[in-house]
Amino acid sequence: MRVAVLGAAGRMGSTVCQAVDAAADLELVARVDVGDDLAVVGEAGADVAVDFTVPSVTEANVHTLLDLGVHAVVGTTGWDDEALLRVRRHLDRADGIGVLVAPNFALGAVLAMAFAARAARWFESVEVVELHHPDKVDAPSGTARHTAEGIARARRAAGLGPVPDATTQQLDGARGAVVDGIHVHAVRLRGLVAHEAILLGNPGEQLTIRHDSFDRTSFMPGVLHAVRSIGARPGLTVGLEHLLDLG
Ligand SMILES: NC(=O)C1=CN([C@@H]2O[C@H](COP(=O)(O)OP(=O)(O)OC[C@H]3O[C@@H](n4cnc5c(N)ncnc54)[C@H](OP(=O)(O)O)[C@@H]3O)[C@@H](O)[C@H]2O)C=CC1
Ligand SMILES: O=C(O)C1=N[C@H](C(=O)O)C[C@H](O)C1
Repeated sequence: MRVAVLGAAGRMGSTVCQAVDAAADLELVARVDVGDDLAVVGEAGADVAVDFTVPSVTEANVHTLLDLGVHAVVGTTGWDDEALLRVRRHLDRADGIGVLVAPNFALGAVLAMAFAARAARWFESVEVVELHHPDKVDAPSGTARHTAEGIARARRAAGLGPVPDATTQQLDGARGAVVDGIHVHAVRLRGLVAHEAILLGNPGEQLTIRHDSFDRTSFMPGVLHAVRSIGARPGLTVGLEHLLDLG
């Protein structure tokens, strides 16, 4: 399988290049970074392209890959419903091509999100805290958004109302961002890589579900699994959980 990497000079892209290089069944055929023409992906005969670029360019990259007939595995964050819908529409005209957009490829993070959604219906309160390195450009993290959306879906399905919160006076931002009714807090700290804690509260008890990525190698098994699987999954898939039988 021939693989191109977009954002190849970045923290994630360079780690993906090493992982693809080390995999006997994969061949790294193009490293693309800022200023390079995406046409090289087609010229190199890539079957799959992996995108770890920046939120402002990732959607345009995916449309170009679809025009080139190349499957896409996207780890870049910053996607909203409108952008996903545009890709879905483009895919209707791109027969047999698969696109995966996944906010987190670490297997433990995907499991933490699944566990949180499973637990959500049994708790009155829930908040999400994500903690990252200070070079990250977006907040809250894509993982925290996806986590909150999964929890909100589970609470709605169980007929739960809003989380309790008596706050009427606050400094702007003190209660974090609100994603689908769930409060999400973002910490940026030198020394961190990527971490998330989901706090679930009931009278007299708390359940904390926590995941820590200490190194970017944590994302590689998920990325390689997606690269190997995406060709058999035409259309748009959002979240690695669907490729792990957890969705
Ligand atoms: N899904 C997951 O499991 C994970 C997702 N991420 C996400 O991946 C993204 C990248 O993270 P990270 O590697 O830390 O970021 P980096 O800033 O280290 O890497 C991004 C790279 O993309 C390059 N780039 C910018 N524009 C383009 C373009 N048009 N075409 C090709 N390359 C371009 C950047 O170049 P330059 O610096 O010169 O602008 C840089 O080399 C973020 O959105 C992050 O949230 C991160 C970790 C895990
Ligand atoms: O920027 C990062 O580093 C990460 N970004 C992703 C996100 O926004 O969720 C995944 C992981 O948390 C690392």
